[in-house]
Amino acid sequence: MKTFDALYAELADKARSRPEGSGTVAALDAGVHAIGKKIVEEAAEVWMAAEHEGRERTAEEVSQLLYHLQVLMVATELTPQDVYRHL
Ligand SMILES: N=c1c2ncn([C@@H]3O[C@H](COP(=O)(O)OP(=O)(O)OP(=O)(O)O)[C@@H](O)[C@H]3O)c2ncn1[C@@H]1O[C@H](COP(=O)(O)O)[C@@H](O)[C@H]1O
Repeated sequence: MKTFDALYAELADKARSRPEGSGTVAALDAGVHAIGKKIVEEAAEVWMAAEHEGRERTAEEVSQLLYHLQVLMVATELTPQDVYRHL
């Protein structure tokens, strides 16, 4: 099972090595504006799942939101530690 930190390390590595076919590399190339729009879309899907679709779908949508938040973190050079110190 993957943790938040492990996913971040994987995405940061993809940003450095830029493997072919990586959705993360494509998202980073699309830029912060596009990543931000995806975050808003995923947040709405989390909300809808929580109200109407049950725990499992909600967990899936939350995981996707976390992924897109991490892509934004990589794009803006924020590490998990930068975020954790505000928690
Ligand atoms: N955890 C995720 C993850 N969660 C969500 N997503 C992306 O977010 C999309 C989900 O959005 P939607 O459900 O709205 O689906 P969609 O509207 O059909 O998606 P799009 O058309 O917008 O791409 C998926 O299609 C993926 O593109 C993810 N993409 C990658 N990961 C993980 O990130 C790592 C690196 O992935 P790559 O960069 O692709 O190698 C791997 O461990 C992956 O498992």
